[in-house]
Amino acid sequence: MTTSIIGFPRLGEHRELKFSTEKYWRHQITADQLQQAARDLRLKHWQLVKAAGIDGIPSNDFSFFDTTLDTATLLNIVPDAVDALDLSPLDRYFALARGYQGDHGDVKALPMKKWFNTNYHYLVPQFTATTQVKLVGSKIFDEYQEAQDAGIQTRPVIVGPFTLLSLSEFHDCQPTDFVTDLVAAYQTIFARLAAQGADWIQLDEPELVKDVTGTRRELFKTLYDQLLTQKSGLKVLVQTYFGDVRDVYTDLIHLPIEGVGLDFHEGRKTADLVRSGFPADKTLFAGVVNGKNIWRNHYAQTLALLKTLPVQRLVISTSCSLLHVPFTVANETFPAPVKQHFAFATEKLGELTDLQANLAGQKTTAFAANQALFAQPRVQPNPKVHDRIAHLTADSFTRQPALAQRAKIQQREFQLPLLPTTTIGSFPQTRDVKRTRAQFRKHEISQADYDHFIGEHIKEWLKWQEDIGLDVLVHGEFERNDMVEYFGQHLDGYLFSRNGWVQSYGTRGVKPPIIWGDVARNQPITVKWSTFAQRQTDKLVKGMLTGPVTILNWSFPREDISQRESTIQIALAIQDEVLDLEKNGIKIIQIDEAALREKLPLRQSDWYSEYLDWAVPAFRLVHSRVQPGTQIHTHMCYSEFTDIIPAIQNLDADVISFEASRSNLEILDALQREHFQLQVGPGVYDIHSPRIPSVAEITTTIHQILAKVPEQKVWINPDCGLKTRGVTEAKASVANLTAAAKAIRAELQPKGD
Ligand SMILES: CN1c2c(nc(N)[nH]c2=O)NC[C@@H]1CNc1ccc(C(=O)N[C@@H](CCC(=O)N[C@@H](CCC(=O)N[C@@H](CCC(=O)O)C(=O)O)C(=O)O)C(=O)O)cc1
Ligand SMILES: N[C@@H](CCS)C(=O)O
Ligand SMILES: [Zn+2]
Repeated sequence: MTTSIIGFPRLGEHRELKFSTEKYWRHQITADQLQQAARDLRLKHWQLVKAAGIDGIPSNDFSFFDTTLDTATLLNIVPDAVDALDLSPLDRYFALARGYQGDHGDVKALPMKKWFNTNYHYLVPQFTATTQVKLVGSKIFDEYQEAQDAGIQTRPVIVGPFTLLSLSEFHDCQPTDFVTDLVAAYQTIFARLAAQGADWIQLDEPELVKDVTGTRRELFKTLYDQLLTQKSGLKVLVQTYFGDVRDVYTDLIHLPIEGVGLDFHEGRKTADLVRSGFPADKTLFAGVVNGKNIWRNHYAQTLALLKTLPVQRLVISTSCSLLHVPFTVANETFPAPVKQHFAFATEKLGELTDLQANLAGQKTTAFAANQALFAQPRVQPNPKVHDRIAHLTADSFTRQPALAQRAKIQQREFQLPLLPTTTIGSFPQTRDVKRTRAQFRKHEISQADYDHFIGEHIKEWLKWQEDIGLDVLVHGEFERNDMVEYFGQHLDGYLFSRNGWVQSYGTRGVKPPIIWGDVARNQPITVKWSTFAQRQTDKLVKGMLTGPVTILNWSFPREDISQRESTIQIALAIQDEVLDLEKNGIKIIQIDEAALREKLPLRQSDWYSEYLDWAVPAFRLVHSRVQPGTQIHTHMCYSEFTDIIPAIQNLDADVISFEASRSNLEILDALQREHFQLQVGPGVYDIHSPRIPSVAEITTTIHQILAKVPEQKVWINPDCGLKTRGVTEAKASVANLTAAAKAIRAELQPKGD
């Protein structure tokens, strides 16, 4: 029995990869210097995992941006327009990830989507009829060699062919067109790795935990039947995570492969599947240490589970890559009684070896300490929170009057023009803003100095919004480090780390706050800056809140109470904030539910019963008590909600804005089909890229929207907040947006009006 991990965080203990990459983008270091920084990090991580005593060490889990993009570039799945830019391989790679606008041309970035039910994003490979899948890159071989040269035998990891095809988009072609070439390319990879001395390869196939029936199951079987006809000498591990593989368990365990990786945390049926039988000649990589949350593993429970499995060859592993948790608890300053409850990536390595020792019959002190940790209740309930929840009734979740009536009242009061323009909330978090906040955090500047700084920024950006003619203004969220962490820091029941960074996309990270106990609000959170902003202008300023489902989903949740219960607690706290904003004269309040779609269960049969049946009411609870004249907006930066439009409608907000430009406005057809009633602001340009959309480009997009949505219902806004953008590009882009909206408004309004 041995130990293994699926992948390790790649940004670095102190986010070294982020800082080096961003320096390269700013032309402050060379490509060679960036490559050296990446090599240093990879080596440090392999050595750390090896020193911890882990047997199965992955390689090629490193990436400059995303491993799905790495796989696409390795296999020549690159749009012609990007190839034609004539850039170095590294710059071409970044052009795919971020778009490119410069001397070599102008291309958009690849679409970016959520990686299954996580807050990590992958880039969506684009297949066209002319795509020629073949092995053209060398990253996987280079990184294997690099580790081998350092004396470390690794197991190269690559996105498996079924997941790759399932996550990609196809234009004038279909997945089956590429099976033969794809299989040949993977076989070449196997052969080359075997020749280099590798003994295992890990094919990541999280798609297998979704519904895999009908043609999807056929595709999976075809790919693996063909792939495995040729023996390379490599042992193959098919690694799944984020759920159980109930639809294909039998297919999977009968494949001619050596290892099967299963998730025992999110895979509700995994244990039962394995108990129904597991072949003696295969190795089970049992994902028993939770790769997604930061709580210590309950050793006694895990060992009890492992002992029930009828498996002869066992590897103790994590439930998914450790990419989704921070690097180490060691740099945190939590008091010891608190800290002992946490295991970040590095500490999880120790958990794997502790479990291994105990399963081998050793009575370790770590096991005794773990038993003691779980013997005591961790927190006491907050009676006020429980009392409030006990008194909720059906009315607590229902806003009056109905949507159409509210819309009339609000339009009478606000007198907004056709196609009202707005932004999603945040403006650039410049180095100046971040540095000043860091100084405040370290007590190098006073509260008064910090407030003055934030106030001046708000005033400056309000003036700019007025100058370019936006209709509904925002204060810019300059006082916030992050839309979830900021709320966590202002709510009872939360803890937050100093350095608990987790990659969200590319070089961007988040520090998810930790829900430690019952959540409640003990003072207003956003009223100060929202009312400050409203006092500076006669135009409407939107209040800006994060919704309960998003706060829950982007925090590390408790495991001792249900997520539903935690979310209702958060909803009541945010309801208090909504009512305080309203009381203080804020007429439009946006409650962001950016993560609502992301946590939709991966299996369709679970969508409502396991999630939407409580997530939607939680949102309704937040705004159910506002006046009819208060307009509630919501925002989702992930638009793949075509299949759950009734649930989105049922949120009963007045206006919704969402990410749409990177996904070709596909959602609009569905909104039309489903007779969507809310006013909508489909994002008219992609904010994840530094390129500036022209007025003509935005005008075309608005025309596409108007072809599908009645003009009285359309708002014009970017895809998401502008916090990641530079000042110049943000201002130029939004100015183009308002210019495009005004031009179209003039076209729509009858002459003489
Ligand atoms: C909208 N999105 C969000 C998601 N998840 C969230 N939790 N929040 C989101 O907004 N998921 C989906 C999308 C896209 N995701 C992201 C994720 C992250 C960013 C982003 O801009 N991240 C920043 C870090 C933001 C932050 O926490 N800033 C802090 C700390 C800043 C910092 O690094 N300070 C330095 C000192 C700086 C100096 O001296 O110059 C330090 O502490 O050492 C803050 O501002 O206070 C990132 O850089 O990765 C965007 C979209
Ligand atoms: N109000 C937030 C939403 C991001 S999803 C922002 O603008 O950054
Ligand atoms: Zn967003």
